[in-house]
Amino acid sequence: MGNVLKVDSLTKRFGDFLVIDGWSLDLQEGEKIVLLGPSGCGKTTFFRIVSGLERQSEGTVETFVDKIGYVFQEPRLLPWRTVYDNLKIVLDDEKKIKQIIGMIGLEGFENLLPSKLSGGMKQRVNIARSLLVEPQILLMDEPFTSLDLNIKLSIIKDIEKMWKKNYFSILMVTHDIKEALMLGNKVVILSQRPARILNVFNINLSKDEKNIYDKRFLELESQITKFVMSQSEDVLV
Ligand SMILES: Nc1ncnc2c1ncn2[C@@H]1O[C@H](COP(=O)(O)OP(=O)(O)OP(=O)(O)O)[C@@H](O)[C@H]1O
Repeated sequence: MGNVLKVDSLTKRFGDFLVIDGWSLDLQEGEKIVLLGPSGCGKTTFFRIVSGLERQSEGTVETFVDKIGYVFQEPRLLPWRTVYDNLKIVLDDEKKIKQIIGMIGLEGFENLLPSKLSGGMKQRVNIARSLLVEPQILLMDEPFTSLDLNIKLSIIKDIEKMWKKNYFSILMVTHDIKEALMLGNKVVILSQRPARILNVFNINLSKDEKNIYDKRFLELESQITKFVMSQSEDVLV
């Protein structure tokens, strides 16, 4: 298993304003890392640096792959195009589009315009669009924030199906511990701005334990919540 991303002592300032303070982390092939941090701690800035849209102040970020997919918080679909056509503009390959539509729960919605879709369905299209080009790294910037718990859990299960098929690496940011535990192999806890990496939890939950009522799931959720609360006077969740 090789590294797909290596971040070493990454620091980002906007003028004198320190946002990211010395982050180091490695993302391995097939690994799913979730960064858990409060609003405004620099998560989007980090993704912009990884994608090459922003330059770091100090430290290094190396990517060892050429295809990086990006799922934004808000689905950015073309409103005048159907679900199918929103996918087709990314990759004009009917077989692959049909396959992904099946895997990510969009069957029967292919010919609808985005305005006819619920928030959850729009986000499914958004994710399908990023996965269609088979990225080696998928960056997800709080993709489930405005969705109900049952919908986000169902989308995470579908992403897991895609992950089993293509074994890409995932880096997701969120402020929701349940989401982090459902998706991640590793949960990295970030502090308030200037954001530092405070702790890394390895998540070794089996398929059955990835269930919000499961005893081990609840134990880990409680352990991470306690850690986060002990680090900050502000409530994160
Ligand atoms: N181009 C910029 N110039 C100056 N300050 C910036 C710039 N981009 C971001 N910032 C500041 O850096 C901080 C981190 O922003 P960023 O968008 O990365 O946070 P975030 O963790 O993604 O926030 P949220 O969860 O609210 O989306 C914020 O205080 C923001 O105002």
